[in-house]
Amino acid sequence: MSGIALVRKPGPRIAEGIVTHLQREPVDPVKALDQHDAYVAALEAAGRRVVYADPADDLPDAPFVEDTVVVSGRVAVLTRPGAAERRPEVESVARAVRDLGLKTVMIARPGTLDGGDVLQSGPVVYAGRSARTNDEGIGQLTALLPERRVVPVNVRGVLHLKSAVTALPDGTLIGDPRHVDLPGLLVPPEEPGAHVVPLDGSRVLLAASAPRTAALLESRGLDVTTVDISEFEKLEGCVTCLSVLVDD
Ligand SMILES: CN(C)C(=N)NCCC[C@H](N)C(=O)O
Repeated sequence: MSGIALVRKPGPRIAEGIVTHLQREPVDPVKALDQHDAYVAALEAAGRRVVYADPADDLPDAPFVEDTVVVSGRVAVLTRPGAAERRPEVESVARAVRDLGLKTVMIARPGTLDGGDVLQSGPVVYAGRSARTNDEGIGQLTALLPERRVVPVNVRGVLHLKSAVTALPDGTLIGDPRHVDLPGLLVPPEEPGAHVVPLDGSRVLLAASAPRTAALLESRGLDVTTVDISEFEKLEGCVTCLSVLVDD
């Protein structure tokens, strides 16, 4: 599959990233950089052209680019992250997506929306109501994407909707019913197994911390690539958070 993956390298202050539901643990910035390189290599191996947003070394959570923009076709919805300290990340991502030729629109005050709360699956866009994303943000997203069906989903006990549920290439939702009310979830055998990046119709990217889920998905005929993202997981990140996929 062709297409682009927008990413941003972690900076030296990554260890200062926000932690909400986990106990803070030391994060090694050098290891994070190596893990990020391996993550990028996996995307490239899957045929993606990788584009880097400008470094934002003063903003510890900046490698979690997913939260700053939602791409639907050729439209990029620039978000207004729920955590005020993450809002300065958006400007450089806006430049990057404009350079890719996407049309930009934006979530405006008093709306808040994190891309990690937006799960796209076919015609449906699930939008998580979370501590980061409010009803006003979801309402604005609905108005900005008139051709999509935006479905609000309550999120409990985790940071983002995509902390709890993602979609396999065939549209099956994989996730933890304790955190979201969505029917027909495939429940992964371990928590990080809920985070899947679909690379194409038969390949997915998964964290190395979910080996039993990798086996489950392989038994369903999927080709699974795993990457160790332990340093990002300590900051409540997952495989989806580190890139924004743009199809051309
Ligand atoms: C799906 N997920 C979890 C994301 N898209 N983003 C994770 C952001 C983590 C960051 N420390 C924060 O607290 O903002």
